[in-house]
Amino acid sequence: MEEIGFLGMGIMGKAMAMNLLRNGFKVTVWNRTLSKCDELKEHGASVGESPAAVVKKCKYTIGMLSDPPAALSVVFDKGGILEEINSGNGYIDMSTVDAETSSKISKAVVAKGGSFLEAPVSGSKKPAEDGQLVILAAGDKGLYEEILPAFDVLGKKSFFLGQVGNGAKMKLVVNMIMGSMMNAFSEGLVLAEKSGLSPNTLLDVLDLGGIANPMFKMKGPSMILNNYSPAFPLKHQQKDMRLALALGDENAVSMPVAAAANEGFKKARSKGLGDLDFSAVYEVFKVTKPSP
Ligand SMILES: NC(=O)C1=CN([C@@H]2O[C@H](COP(=O)(O)OP(=O)(O)OC[C@H]3O[C@@H](n4cnc5c(N)ncnc54)[C@H](OP(=O)(O)O)[C@@H]3O)[C@@H](O)[C@H]2O)C=CC1
Ligand SMILES: O=CC(=O)O
Repeated sequence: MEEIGFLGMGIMGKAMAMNLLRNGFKVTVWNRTLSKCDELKEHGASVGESPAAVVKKCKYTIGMLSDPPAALSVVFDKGGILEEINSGNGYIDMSTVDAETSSKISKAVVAKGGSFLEAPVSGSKKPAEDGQLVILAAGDKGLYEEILPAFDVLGKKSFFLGQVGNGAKMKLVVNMIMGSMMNAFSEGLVLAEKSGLSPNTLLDVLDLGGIANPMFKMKGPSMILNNYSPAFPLKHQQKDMRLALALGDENAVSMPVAAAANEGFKKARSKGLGDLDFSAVYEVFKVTKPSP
């Protein structure tokens, strides 16, 4: 397959680009903080000096950026991909953003003759390392088919969801549910402990019942040990709750559970926990008010 460009060497981008390299793809990487490209370079990647330089070199470029401002910046700012994208190029944005951001990028890329696909992913650092992501693509069907060999390496399943915006919306719905579950799980762990039960036994009980799930199984043991080494940074989960709530506003969907979960993540951010794993929201529930 043609060389692939990759913008954004954060937790996810680095794991995904590394995976492409391991599977024989030629990859050119770029990151705002350039030093984060060093490890990829050691594993055979080339390094581009700007998003525009990457697009000029590569037929296909993938973006994996933190949030809407970051996703817009690599496209529209000086040195951004719009400076070089043309009818020979495809841009695939795999960041989690809202449908409006994605549509804005799509329109600009298409106006320059390029093709665009949004393809946010479900699955965290480990699935990214193992090529086990779930890819939620929407936009240009032709580009989707051309990039499938790379998606087959990055993920265990790809969905094509139709027009631009549908991938972004699906991802926000999924993460809204995940964030609400993490809040409920944290409350449950605290309730077990404060009422004299063993949190470890609670994990065993949960794992054998109808609400067993990989997230409780993976995050529970480290939460009990207060280990919040970031796989999915809490600030990004709160961004997803915020964007999902805005989607609820647009569609007049009442979302009291998600709104309460968003407050939990906001409180965690206000306590300086934004760069830790999203499971650190547990710390917010542990704090009890002093008795009067
Ligand atoms: N971690 C996870 O488990 C998952 C994350 N996601 C989503 O994937 C995306 C990336 O997440 P993740 O890798 O964890 O995040 P990180 O915070 O680890 O990485 C964010 C990346 O965005 C870059 N960036 C931030 N702001 C700008 C900007 N203004 N201009 C250019 N680049 C910028 C960072 O560059 P720099 O190094 O210079 O700061 C970095 O490369 C997010 O949208 C997240 O919601 C989706 C599924 C799972
Ligand atoms: O967006 C995060 C994830 O785990 O999926």
